[in-house]
Amino acid sequence: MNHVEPLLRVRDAGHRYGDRFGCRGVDFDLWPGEVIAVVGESGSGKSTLLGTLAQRLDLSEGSIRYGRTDGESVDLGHLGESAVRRLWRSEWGFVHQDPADGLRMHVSAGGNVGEPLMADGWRHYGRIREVAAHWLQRVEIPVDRIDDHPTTFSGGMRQRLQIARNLVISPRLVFMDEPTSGLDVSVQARLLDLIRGLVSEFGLSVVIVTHDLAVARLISHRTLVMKDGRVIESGLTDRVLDDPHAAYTQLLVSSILQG
Ligand SMILES: Nc1ncnc2c1ncn2[C@@H]1O[C@H](COP(=O)(O)OP(=O)(O)OP(=O)(O)O)[C@@H](O)[C@H]1O
Repeated sequence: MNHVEPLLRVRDAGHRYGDRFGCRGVDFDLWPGEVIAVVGESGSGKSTLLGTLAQRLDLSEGSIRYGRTDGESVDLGHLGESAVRRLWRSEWGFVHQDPADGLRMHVSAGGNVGEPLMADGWRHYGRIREVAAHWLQRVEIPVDRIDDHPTTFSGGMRQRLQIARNLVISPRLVFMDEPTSGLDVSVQARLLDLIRGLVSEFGLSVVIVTHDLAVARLISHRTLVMKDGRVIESGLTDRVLDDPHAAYTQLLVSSILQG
């Protein structure tokens, strides 16, 4: 019998800024193909948690284990830099809120998508360009824009390009930090649809930070609600949003804390 292991096993995880914790005591498992949303008002610790999971911030306490493709479970708190870089090259993606943080703005769209392949050892230029063109199509960017720089793209196109740059290496785990905020509502809806389709097609595991409960509702299976750096409620997204147990989640759902 196949024994399925979680992709991430997070136990009592915390990150400290100086003498204050940005997030603390976080426990959850992320299973293959699962999308977890992290919600909460501004300052509740969402970005700190995401940064800690993604190894951008030190783990000050607790443990985070990751089940690699090769079947080995590694302790992210003690993984060397080169092993982490390897994960970014072949297993992980990170979609930033601001596409400029995840793209090279003065490299062509095709170059932006091809670069991660080259970093992963691809050498055949024609093949790389072909795959890049394929990915532009997948994210609904006209292929005749392949040689244009993202500086000439709209906000929505830039975000879709950032997604292509992340997905081209077929990651298993993608971190997303408010990927749809800052865009017009209609652009947001289209982008969310696209993300949702790609996530389910590729069976991606995702941790997505959002302050927008509609985003959590639309794409996540489970939701973690954060307040003051702690997860104060978690469960299936529909349950958390339709029948919130914590008083804070009830306020959040009734929009009083949003905006
Ligand atoms: N670089 C930093 N140095 C010190 N404290 C920080 C730093 N970044 C965040 N914090 C603090 O950690 C706590 C959690 O912040 P965090 O940015 O993770 O919240 P958030 O929920 O992501 O908020 P937002 O939605 O506004 O991004 C807050 O009290 C914040 O002031």
